[in-house]
Amino acid sequence: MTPQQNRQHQIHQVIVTSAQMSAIEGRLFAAGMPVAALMEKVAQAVFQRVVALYPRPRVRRVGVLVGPGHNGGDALVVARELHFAGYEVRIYRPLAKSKELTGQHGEYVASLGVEFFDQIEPLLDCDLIVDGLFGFGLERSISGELAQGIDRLNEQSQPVISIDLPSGLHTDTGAVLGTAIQANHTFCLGLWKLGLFHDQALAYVGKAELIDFDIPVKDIQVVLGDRNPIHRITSAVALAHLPLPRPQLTHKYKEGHLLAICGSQRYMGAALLCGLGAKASGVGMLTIAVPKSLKPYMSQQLADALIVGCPETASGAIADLPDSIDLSSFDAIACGCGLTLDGMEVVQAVLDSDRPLILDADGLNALAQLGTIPTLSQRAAFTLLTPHPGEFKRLFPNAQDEAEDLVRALRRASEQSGAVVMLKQARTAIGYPDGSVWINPESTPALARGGSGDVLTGLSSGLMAQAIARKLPVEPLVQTAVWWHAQAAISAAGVRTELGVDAVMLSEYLLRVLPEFVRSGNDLERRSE
Ligand SMILES: NC(=O)C1=CN([C@@H]2O[C@H](COP(=O)(O)OP(=O)(O)OC[C@H]3O[C@@H](n4cnc5c(N)ncnc54)[C@H](O)[C@@H]3O)[C@@H](O)[C@H]2O)[C@@H](O)CC1
Ligand SMILES: [K+]
Repeated sequence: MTPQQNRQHQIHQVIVTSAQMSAIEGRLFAAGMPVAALMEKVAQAVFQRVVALYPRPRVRRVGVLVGPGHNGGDALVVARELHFAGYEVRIYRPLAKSKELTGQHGEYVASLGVEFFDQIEPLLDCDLIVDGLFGFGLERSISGELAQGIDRLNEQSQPVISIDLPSGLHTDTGAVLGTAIQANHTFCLGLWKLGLFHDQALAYVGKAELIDFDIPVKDIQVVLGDRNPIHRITSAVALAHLPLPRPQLTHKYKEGHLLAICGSQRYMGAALLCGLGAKASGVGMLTIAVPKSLKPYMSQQLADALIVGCPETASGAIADLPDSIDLSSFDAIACGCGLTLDGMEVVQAVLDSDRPLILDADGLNALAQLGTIPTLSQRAAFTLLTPHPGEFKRLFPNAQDEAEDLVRALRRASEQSGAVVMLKQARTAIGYPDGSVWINPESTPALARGGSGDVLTGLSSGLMAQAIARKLPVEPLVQTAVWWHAQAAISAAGVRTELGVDAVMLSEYLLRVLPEFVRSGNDLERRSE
């Protein structure tokens, strides 16, 4: 990998808060970078992307929204360049006051004959809108005429490009402060801002891309340090931790032995889907414990797994594990998919074991009933919890007040429980007990479908069993699983639409999508040798 590629990999993993971005920016200025020069550099890069995406003559008239701060300054430089490139530019500047540099750019742009308006109406028939009202300096709710102007614009259909982040979103939480611009593209400047990865921001962000402006990596490192970092899960990160290549000299038990405890007469499919996810992970040995009446069905569907039939309750749930199962002989245990609460005893048994454990679905409901923190604090081994937001609230009721602030809620949950917590939502995020948080930036609503979570549990636990057997670090495999699962769904939805990705199909795409990524990753390494 070239130093340039290496830098790209690094900056694409970093997510910053508004305070961190200001501090990094402050270091560049203190080192001698003139503020105006940086604005010019950044805005030129934005201008290039605007023209590439919306060339003339397809787009003729561009409306530029200009706020009082440096986000508005960026927008004015873009406006100036668009004017020189032959676009017809109109500017909406609703607030009279502005920062000095922004004011200077405004004067010059006006001197070129570009028209300025303090009402939104003259911009409504523009072919394209560039939004530079507010960036990471937004500090209070947008209200009054300005809010009405934004709402009016949101009713229109022309494409909108937001500079840095859609104006109106809180930089750190993605919460809408009063109202916010609904963008089609967000050109995030320099480093990824945390707010863009919150579910509540998704409807506003559109397609997000990073505009790199060569922030030195050392300045990022000095400001962020090692404490509580927030990362984006990139393909480079996810691929780096795959248990590939396998050693030449190996055998099935050296590639991980997973026990999945799942299913009930009521939820037979959940057991199968968990099994399919685990199978796709490549785990060396897969044992699946189900209620004994499910054994024929599971054996038929999963010829390569060892299916163990368990004593069963009157309701068709697992009553107990048979004596033939020795929990200590497995590298990892997954428990919970389709179990029903009648299978609670078995959850207690796996919690008591010293094996790395992945709890999902009814496993989590059982844990909430047992008392999350007191139960987990007795575990010595690695525990991964994979709740969706409803389960998360049941497990960690005190994190509920902070539901808007994803990172705080996850950190609190993970630090208190000592478990790794994977919060499954539109943008799934993982909290680790050391305070670090990883967010998956790319996914698809195709995954909003029964059974996708069971596949993910199988995949995560299969990968973890392999890491444990191979004595590789297990924590990063949680990121790999989340990324792989989402990429499979994106790929499947690309072929079959968002309606066509049922959970069985998803498990097939897990296998289809990986070779291409692995090949392109290898190619990248070869090219730079
Ligand atoms: N981080 C960097 O290194 C760079 C940042 N740049 C730009 O600078 C931006 C940040 O600039 P600023 O710190 O000036 O902040 P903004 O441009 O986001 O706006 C802050 C201004 O808006 C006012 N304001 C805040 N909330 C308001 C509200 N609800 N109603 C009315 N006025 C409100 C504030 O008083 C302040 O004057 C970034 O988002 C980016 O676009 C680039 O120019 C250059 C590089
Ligand atoms: K903006």
